[in-house]
Amino acid sequence: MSGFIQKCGGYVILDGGFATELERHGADLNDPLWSAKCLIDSPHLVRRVHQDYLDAGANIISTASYQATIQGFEAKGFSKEEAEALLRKSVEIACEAREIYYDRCTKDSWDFMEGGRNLRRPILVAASVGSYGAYLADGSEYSGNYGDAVTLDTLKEFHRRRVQILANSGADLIAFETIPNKLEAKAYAELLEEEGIEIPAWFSFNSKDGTNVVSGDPIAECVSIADSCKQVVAVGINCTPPRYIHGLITSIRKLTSKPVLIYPNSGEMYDGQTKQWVKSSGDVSVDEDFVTYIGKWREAGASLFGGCCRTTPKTIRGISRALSVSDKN
Ligand SMILES: C[S+](C)CC[C@H](N)C(=O)O
Ligand SMILES: N[C@@H](CCS)C(=O)O
Ligand SMILES: [Zn+2]
Repeated sequence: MSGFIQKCGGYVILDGGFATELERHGADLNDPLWSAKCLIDSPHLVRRVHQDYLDAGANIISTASYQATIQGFEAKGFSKEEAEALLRKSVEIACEAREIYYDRCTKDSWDFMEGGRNLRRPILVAASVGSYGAYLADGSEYSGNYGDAVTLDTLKEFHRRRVQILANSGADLIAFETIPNKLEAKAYAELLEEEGIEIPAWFSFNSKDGTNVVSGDPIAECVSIADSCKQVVAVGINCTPPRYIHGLITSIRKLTSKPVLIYPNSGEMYDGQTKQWVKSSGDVSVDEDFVTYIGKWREAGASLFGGCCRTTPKTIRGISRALSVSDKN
């Protein structure tokens, strides 16, 4: 990852809310599969959203597989083989979007010159893996409370085949995201090891207090699992209110020398019952214009920057601009 960061000019731009942008294009995600539903009924929108984020300047785009699981597709009546094909399709669509983008850059290079940075810039495809809580489709990736019946083995068996498929799908890396507790981080680390997964991965946790991950497990214990796993090439925080990001970067930097990634959400809270985002009561001043904090977050030691739920290509353009300004200062 350090080589890739260098190739990108010292920092990497991620994409923004994937599902958010699908909804902006008219997708209805009120479904247990959430954004993964579009792999079945509107793959053209999935490709479109990837293109929107590439146009906004992303160096890494993440696939529509956050809530795509074999178990979830089977519950919809798909066979195991069809479910596996849908997982692969999430990566194929992102790779296609990258190809289309590169073709357009080559044909129309003049329009795509923006300080030289946009022209044939390095782009990776990250296969998104959402947590077990995402599959439950009740917002429990924001509590990390799976109950005592869910053990390390339950989680490993739940994710095993999906991780194998995504690792061999042509993706450049696996993005384990919105990891709500230590148990799931451990399950992922053991799976990467046991399955001999050859592509790199990042581990990204979510927090609602700036000190612990959402389950209450200390961030230090979670980062330490990521730090000891050799396949993990970056560690960070996503889908977390912007107001907690600065402190979390500082803490993570003390715990690992791996690159730190951050892609906060808008600061709103997700209500898993109504499937709606609601305004939060915290310090909204940081949340509302988080792009203005990007330079500070870079100074604090983060090197990969993007947005999560309720952020859009406009956010990513803002991040890109803020980083190029911080570069000149
Ligand atoms: C990242 S959350 C907003 C994804 C949706 C959630 N797992 C649900 O199905 O309600
Ligand atoms: N990357 C996910 C959200 C993670 S919380 C998506 O937007 O599909
Ligand atoms: Zn999110």
